[in-house]
Amino acid sequence: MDSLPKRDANYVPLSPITFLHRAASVYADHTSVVYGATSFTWRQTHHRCLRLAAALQALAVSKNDVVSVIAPNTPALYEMHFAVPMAGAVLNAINTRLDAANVAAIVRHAEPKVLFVDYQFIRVATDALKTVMGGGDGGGEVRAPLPLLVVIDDVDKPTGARVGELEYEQLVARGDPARYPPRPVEDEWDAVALNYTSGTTSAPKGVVYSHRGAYLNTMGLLLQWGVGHEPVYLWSLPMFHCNGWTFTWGVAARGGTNVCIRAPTADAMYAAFATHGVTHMCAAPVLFNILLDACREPLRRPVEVLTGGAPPPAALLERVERLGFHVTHAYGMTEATGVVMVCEWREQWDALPPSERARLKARQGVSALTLADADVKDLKTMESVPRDGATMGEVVLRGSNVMKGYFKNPRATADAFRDGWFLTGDVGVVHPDGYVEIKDRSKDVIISGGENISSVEVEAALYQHPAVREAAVVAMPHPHWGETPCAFVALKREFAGAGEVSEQEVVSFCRNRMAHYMVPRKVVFVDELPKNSTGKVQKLALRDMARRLRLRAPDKARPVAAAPARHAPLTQTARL
Ligand SMILES: Nc1ncnc2c1ncn2[C@@H]1O[C@H](COP(=O)(O)OP(=O)(O)OP(=O)(O)O)[C@@H](O)[C@H]1O
Repeated sequence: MDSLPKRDANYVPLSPITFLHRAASVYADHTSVVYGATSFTWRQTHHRCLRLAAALQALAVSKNDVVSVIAPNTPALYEMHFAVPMAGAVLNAINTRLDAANVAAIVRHAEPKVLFVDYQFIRVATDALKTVMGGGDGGGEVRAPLPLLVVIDDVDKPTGARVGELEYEQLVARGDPARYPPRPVEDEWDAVALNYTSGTTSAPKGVVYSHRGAYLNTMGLLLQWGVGHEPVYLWSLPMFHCNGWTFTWGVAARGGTNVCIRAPTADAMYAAFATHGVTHMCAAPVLFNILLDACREPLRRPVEVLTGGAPPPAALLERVERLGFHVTHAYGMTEATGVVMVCEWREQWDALPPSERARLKARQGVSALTLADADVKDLKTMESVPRDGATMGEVVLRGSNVMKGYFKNPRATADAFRDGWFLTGDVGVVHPDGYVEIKDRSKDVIISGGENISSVEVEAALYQHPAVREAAVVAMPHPHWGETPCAFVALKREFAGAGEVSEQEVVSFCRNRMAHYMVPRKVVFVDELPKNSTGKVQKLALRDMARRLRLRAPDKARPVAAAPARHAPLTQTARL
């Protein structure tokens, strides 16, 4: 058996680039990308990518060079997901919601050879480069070499905006694939993308993906979500977020149509449903409120939605499904090449009432097909927690979806792995049916009188209140209990300002739905919750606010021992 060697014919490095070559052959005349009045076929997209890859090589971009881009969901950003690795380089799609100082920090760290910038982001890019040049943000004495700046004008309605000497379409036009053919992937472990974490819990870190990880994650997710051939995929999720949870590559794999919109406004999304017959989209739960607020009648044809990025409260899932969105819930993180668990739907759940179905769907689910294993462990012993739906531990992962490591950060890389597992920093339980439910990020768990309170659980109850649009619960200092839950609540428009919902009412609502020690002692009404650049609630900012708040009435002490322990003590709390 061992004498049969690997050959070029039977051992080809796994790479998502192969999806584009195949799409150009199988779906050549099918629409690949639509953006405003502009559209391309897969044959055209393939040619454009070959040309751009050639142009990059002509600019001396070579293996492992970083090519950065700041752009919304446009054809250019889509094409770069293939063209940059075809040149052997590593794509770094930068979050468009970052300010110049944060972009400068990434440029300084990633040291890209080329920086592509969409015409609407010229200001932030040039300010960032000035900072890098002058070290003006106090970010360190090392001055990174400046990248070549290439502006991406609007392909549909060119504006003429320019910075530097090069423009994207010129570069595509002058690329010569005969002279510079795509650089073959030598090793599937080679880097394909560099994505910075959103910095919700700590300073952003550069996560490196391999061709192999990107390929396998894409394949697994397509299968698990049940994406058939030629889907019409709406780009409501930013492509910069884990390469659009790998659907940048995935839509090519299925010969689908990418419907690109610059921003996921209600108008743009509903227009896309009506005009293009969208079949699939991804959406963080924060987008559901935008869809709900603008929807006047149920959709004419159902849209498959993959949600994740933050816990979707069951009540919100129920509301959005009533409109004709069919939701699949997934869990993931930058370090795991996007989605790494899916709440796989079981037929026997179909017959359950909607609220029960939503409750089951709000769980994060089972491991991605291409992952070797996912588990919840007590980090002290590295033993798996029992499948009782109550004992909390840390979610750990093992498999090809897990990142290569953090770029230029060996210490953080070493800390992220233990005993053959990647540690997610998320706290969860395993239900008797093997489905994992995330209870919190370890840094967000509230410890009251020695007991762990899952902020996600309290939020899920708050979302059941008919007036609540958004809710976030964080720890607030308490003289007796150490910490106690504090709720920040944004009301639906029809309730806001009407004075109809009082703090007392929300507290009573919670008291009827959860153990009393979990009930928020303070409810703060806000217009909107503060969110970070990927739409996640900024709990750090809320914790700061909660720290400054005072409880209105002295809280009657209850003996610590009187409260039954719902959960086993968390090992993670030591990390707080
Ligand atoms: N379906 C989900 N349910 C609950 N939480 C989720 C879900 N999907 C993602 N998350 C949360 O999002 C986290 C991953 O977020 P991401 O990788 O985008 O950046 P970040 O973790 O916010 O940034 P940083 O690591 O810098 O704080 C997960 O670890 C988890 O806490």
